[in-house]
Amino acid sequence: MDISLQNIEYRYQANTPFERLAIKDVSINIPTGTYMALIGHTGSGKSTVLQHLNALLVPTEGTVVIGNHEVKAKQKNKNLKQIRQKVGIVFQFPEHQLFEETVEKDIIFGPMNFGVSEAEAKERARFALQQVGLSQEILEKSPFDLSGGQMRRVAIAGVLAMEPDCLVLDEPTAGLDPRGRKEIMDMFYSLHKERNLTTILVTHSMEDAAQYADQIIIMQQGQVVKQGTPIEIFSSVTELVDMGLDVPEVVRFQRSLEEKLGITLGATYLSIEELSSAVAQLLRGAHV
Ligand SMILES: Nc1ncnc2c1ncn2[C@@H]1O[C@H](COP(=O)(O)OP(=O)(O)OP(=O)(O)O)[C@@H](O)[C@H]1O
Repeated sequence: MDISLQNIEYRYQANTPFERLAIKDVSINIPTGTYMALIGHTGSGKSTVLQHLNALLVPTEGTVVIGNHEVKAKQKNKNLKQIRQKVGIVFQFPEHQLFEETVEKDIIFGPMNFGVSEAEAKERARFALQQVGLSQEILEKSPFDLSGGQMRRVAIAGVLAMEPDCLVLDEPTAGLDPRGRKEIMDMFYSLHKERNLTTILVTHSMEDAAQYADQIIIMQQGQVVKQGTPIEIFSSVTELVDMGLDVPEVVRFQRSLEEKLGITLGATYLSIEELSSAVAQLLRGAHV
């Protein structure tokens, strides 16, 4: 399911004294199967863009196309429910939204609310639990008796049980330790690969953007200022630093090494393995 944002603008509390222009003239194309990372400073408009991807916000100017559905500014838009079913959002700290007595009830709540039968919703709950790496044994447990990491996975299972075509992730690893972060990010990456699931990740982690995304968009003051592959984006270190953004550790290490050795490696490497191979090759060459 392709998604495109066409020249959208969004004003919070429009036509009131508190009106605030949050994003302007934003155009983004997200073809089916893309893994896109949205990065940018706090307040640059990432969350506002994200909420247009499943019509939680309707633009005050422009058009959002989500599969066969169009959401246009200043019009009565129908079918918003269908859109919300197709695009699942995992918000920050999704476990805060758990509320049912049992894990099963929590996971089936969304699908049943959208008209799926109880029997099918229960089937979906079992499959979704498996996808997030949890055992079926917890179905009858209270979500509040689980560990923080398990609670987060249950909340994610609730989104997956809606069988979305597109998954939008808003800082999905916030508050987790490094191991928990990697496990969750690897899990989303497997879902993306196995099911060709379009994935949009809003993150402050340049490491995650570099490692998982195939396209990165940089937002600044409510506008898209740059789009490219991770290599294209992270090759312009000075530009990123000028925007107040970080670069992955491995890129920082490469630049520092090049500076100290007075060399240029000719390409940007986003993994330690690739960088060490390039340096090893260079050193071997120097010894011939
Ligand atoms: N509910 C709201 N009412 C009024 N203004 C808002 C509201 N939500 C966001 N804004 C403003 O819109 C602009 C964009 O905010 P947004 O939350 O989209 O940025 P962000 O890049 O997601 O930030 P963060 O990284 O902190 O989540 C900011 O100036 C913000 O103050």
